[in-house]
Amino acid sequence: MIEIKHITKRYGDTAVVSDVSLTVEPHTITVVVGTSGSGKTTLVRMVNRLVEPTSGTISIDGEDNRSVPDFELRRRIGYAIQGHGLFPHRTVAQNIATVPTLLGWEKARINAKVEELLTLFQLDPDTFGPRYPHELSGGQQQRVGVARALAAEPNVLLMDEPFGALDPIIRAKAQDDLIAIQKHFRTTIILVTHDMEEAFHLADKIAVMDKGEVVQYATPAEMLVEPATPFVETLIGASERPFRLLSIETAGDAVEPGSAEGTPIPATLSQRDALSELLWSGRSVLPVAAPDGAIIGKISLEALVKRAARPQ
Ligand SMILES: Nc1ncnc2c1ncn2[C@@H]1O[C@H](COP(=O)(O)OP(=O)(O)OP(=O)(O)O)[C@@H](O)[C@H]1O
Repeated sequence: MIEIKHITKRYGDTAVVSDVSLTVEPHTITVVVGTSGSGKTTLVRMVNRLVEPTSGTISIDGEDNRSVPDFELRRRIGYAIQGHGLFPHRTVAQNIATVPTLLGWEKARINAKVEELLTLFQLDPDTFGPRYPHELSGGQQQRVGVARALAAEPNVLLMDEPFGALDPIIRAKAQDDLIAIQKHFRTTIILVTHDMEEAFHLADKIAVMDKGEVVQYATPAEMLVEPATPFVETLIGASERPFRLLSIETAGDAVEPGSAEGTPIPATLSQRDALSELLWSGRSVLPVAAPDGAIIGKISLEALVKRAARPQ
């Protein structure tokens, strides 16, 4: 659990983060959104003390984050940023091994961890481990950046626009990888993004920042039903509300018993994307497939239309 209490950061007379308090529950994804310059990066960097707060406290699992030296804190907390920040003269395997090596892990344990993470991110360890970052595509580099952040098995992972530079298809894939990885390691994640679609897809809770303040901290569904301020409403986009609601859950959550004709929809697809597939296929119902390919039921246009309506 991360408890942020009355945290403020001033540069001169300007408070760029102003009296922010919020609690991030363990094993959840909290997404921080807001306009450019609203203080998102500054807030997240105060968690791993890349920025020192002017006042207030942050504790992680009950421990004040100033009670350990900052370098040690940063070895414990994963940090992934836009543009990955990989070391260019180290191989992919060496990059991922950075923090475990600093922590003095045994070689066999490090190698096993590198292999596990590369496999998890669908990068063949024998092919990609010995390569240098410039020998990878942007999307692959990004995955290695996240793998490196996870290498020392941190309880907490901070991500600042991690997928900002990726094209939409790779970005969607990276988001799904992140959800799978979060479930696997049960990491507590705070992620900064500009992209509301990404926020609704990933978040257990969303924190909206405006001019240094958190103006709403709520679940995506709560935020859709009751935006706290006109700013939040604008950020969500009124015409997007039904679609945002559908992006929160997966096709698997809307599966009904029975069979249907047509190309199966993966159960992990968001309901928004499932709706799009249904519309595009011209069908009112399609089969739904589990990750192993087995058909687990069907999904209908009618059910999705009901789910897209304003919650009562
Ligand atoms: N070291 C610094 N000295 C002075 N001002 C700073 C410093 N770092 C950040 N700021 C200011 O603090 C404000 C918040 O910056 P921050 O990077 O946290 O915003 P952000 O919401 O992450 O923005 P973006 O979405 O554009 O990345 C900005 O106005 C920025 O100019």
